[in-house]
Amino acid sequence: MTAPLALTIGDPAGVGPELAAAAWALRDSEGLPPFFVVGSARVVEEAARRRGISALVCTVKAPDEVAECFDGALPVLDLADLRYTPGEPDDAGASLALNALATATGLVRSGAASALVTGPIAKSRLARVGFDHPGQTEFVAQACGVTAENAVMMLAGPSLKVVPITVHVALRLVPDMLTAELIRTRAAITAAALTRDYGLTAPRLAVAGLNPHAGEDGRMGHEDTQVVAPAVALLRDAGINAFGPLPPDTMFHAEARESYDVAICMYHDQALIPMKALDFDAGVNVTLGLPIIRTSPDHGTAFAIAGTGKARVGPTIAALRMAGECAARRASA
Ligand SMILES: NC(=O)C1=CN([C@@H]2O[C@H](COP(=O)(O)OP(=O)(O)OC[C@H]3O[C@@H](n4cnc5c(N)ncnc54)[C@H](O)[C@@H]3O)[C@@H](O)[C@H]2O)C=CC1
Ligand SMILES: NCC(=O)COP(=O)(O)O
Repeated sequence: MTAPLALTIGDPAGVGPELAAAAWALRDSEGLPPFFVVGSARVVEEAARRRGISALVCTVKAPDEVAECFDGALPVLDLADLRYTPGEPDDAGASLALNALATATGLVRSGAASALVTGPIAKSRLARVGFDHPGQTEFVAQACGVTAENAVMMLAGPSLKVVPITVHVALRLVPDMLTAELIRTRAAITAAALTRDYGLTAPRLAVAGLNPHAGEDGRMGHEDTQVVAPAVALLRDAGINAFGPLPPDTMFHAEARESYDVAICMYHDQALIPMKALDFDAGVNVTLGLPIIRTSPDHGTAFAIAGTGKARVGPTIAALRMAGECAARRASA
């Protein structure tokens, strides 16, 4: 029997707990594989009740108990008996989020769970309790023995897949961080993962320029000719179907998107703005280049709407579904 997916609760004051319950309530109509929440049974129960979901919670001690109860109740690996106060993050909640992330990562690494789906955390809140990574991506990478450089963030929705080459760094640092080798490395990991986990035999990579009009022959910056173009050449030499640098403003319209499978972007917002504009309600953040599968909904903690019932469950469902599909593909390879 396939091992279940491990879904971390994220920050308990955010929308993670209620979306876990909402996804479970739609398990049959959405055809979701069995999953369990790593977090707090009390928080999940209260979040479900507040959202009007009659979800029963069953506490499990280990993933092999999940199959028994998933049909009738939402399985939770209970790490803490916390009070549930939506929209009011505190250090105890941040500690639970961190503990849940570490525990779930360990369970997936051991094979007890088939894939990791992380609920949203607030990076600044976790930093207060000792989290010293830019995000969950780098935490999971380190736990898997993969360097941060080789753990690649991809945001995937029905309309668009994007990879930001630089991620959680100040915009003013981006030009100095970009090297042909960094672009080549991350784009090559992307191409390999699209083949291994998504079944694309020869993925097409559209590589964005950094500057307006991809530099306009050096009149608007030299990074496009001196850094991005050499990276594309290296990728092509390696047999990868990459092309660019493309002017970033004209590569995301509907017809342009038909010409590629993934857009390789130079910085966080160049990638995430078009993706979230098109696919916010079904977007998945996935980490490529790991020995395990890790996905996450594309949104954050949304503290302002936690507990109000306004948070939409689409991205959580998409993240669970994608994790299940990628795990199944690896298992059958
Ligand atoms: N995967 C993760 O762990 C992520 C965590 N974050 C963290 O989340 C915190 C808040 O970040 P923001 O930039 O405010 O992003 P956010 O995604 O939490 O919220 C942005 C806007 O989208 C709305 N929204 C978010 N999720 C929604 C949903 N499921 N349904 C309906 N509306 C939704 C929010 O109400 C808000 O108006 C930050 O601390 C950030 O670090 C942000 C992105 C991803
Ligand atoms: N903007 C994406 C984001 O914040 C998620 O980062 P991570 O925690 O998945 O590394």
